[in-house]
Amino acid sequence: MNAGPAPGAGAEPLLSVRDLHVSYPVRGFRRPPAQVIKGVSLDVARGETVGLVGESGSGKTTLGRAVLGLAPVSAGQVLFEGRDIGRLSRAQRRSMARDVQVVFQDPYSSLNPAMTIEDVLSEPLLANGVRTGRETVRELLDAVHLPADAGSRLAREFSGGQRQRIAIARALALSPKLIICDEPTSALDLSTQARILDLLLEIQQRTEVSYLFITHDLAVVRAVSHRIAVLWHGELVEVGTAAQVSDAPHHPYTQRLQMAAPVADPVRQAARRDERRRLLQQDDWPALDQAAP
Ligand SMILES: Nc1ncnc2c1ncn2[C@@H]1O[C@H](COP(=O)(O)OP(=O)(O)OP(=O)(O)O)[C@@H](O)[C@H]1O
Repeated sequence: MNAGPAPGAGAEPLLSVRDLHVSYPVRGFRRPPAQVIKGVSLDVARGETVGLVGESGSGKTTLGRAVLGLAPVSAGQVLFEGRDIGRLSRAQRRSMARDVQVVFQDPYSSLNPAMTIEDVLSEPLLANGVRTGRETVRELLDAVHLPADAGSRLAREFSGGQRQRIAIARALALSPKLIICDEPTSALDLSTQARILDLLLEIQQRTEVSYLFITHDLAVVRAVSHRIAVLWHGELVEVGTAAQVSDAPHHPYTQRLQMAAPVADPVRQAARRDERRRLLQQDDWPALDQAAP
């Protein structure tokens, strides 16, 4: 499984994050705001998957929310198709809300368990004034390899993997240009995870949708991304092709992420444990950790 050839370079990126800063206010008298994203610049081309990887709290979800216009941006810009999303007219904002969709981690809380799948899939269409019917629902179910009769059943009747397929179908309903996938496979077992990643790749080949794929798991982003960006304490410390970042990372933090990723082969796992020990004994580790705010 891999993301296939990288989309052509040179064209205007679909998404361009430029020197972005996001700060959250902190409770307490005269306490300075917490800077969560610090000067991040990142492009996503049409048809490209950029994996955004980092440990819990590194700011991945906040960056995804900033792309949706939902985070308190203190400086910098998010450009979608060349337009600054902070300066969109109401009509442009509505159009962007159709073009950028999200698939969340937890397929149990992201779908209303008491709604029929037909209603789940029709909801975004109706909210955007798009006519819908049984045929549209059937096509969406088909796109995620669920049977047509799933439409009349309730969301609670489906397994985690099936619910994530439904969530993907819902994201596809408005034919988006970009899907932000926020840990979409983290709640699933390994074989279901692989099938969902395959499905996302297949959809991309068919529709040329772009993905910003957020995860803490380097092996998962390696499988689906053209490029990987590594976020550490709100800063991008490494951006490169999926193969370069996951197989030959430059930054010590990425090396640490790579060493933490489990591998199936016990011999490789033991070699990795030794390498991790060696890295942890290096002098620059304390410096790296102290550099964090
Ligand atoms: N609404 C908020 N108000 C204040 N602080 C926030 C808010 N949302 C996130 N943060 C803080 O911003 C930092 C980054 O959080 P974020 O959820 O973006 O990280 P993450 O890398 O996605 O983590 P995880 O993988 O655990 O979801 C954390 O320290 C978090 O506490």
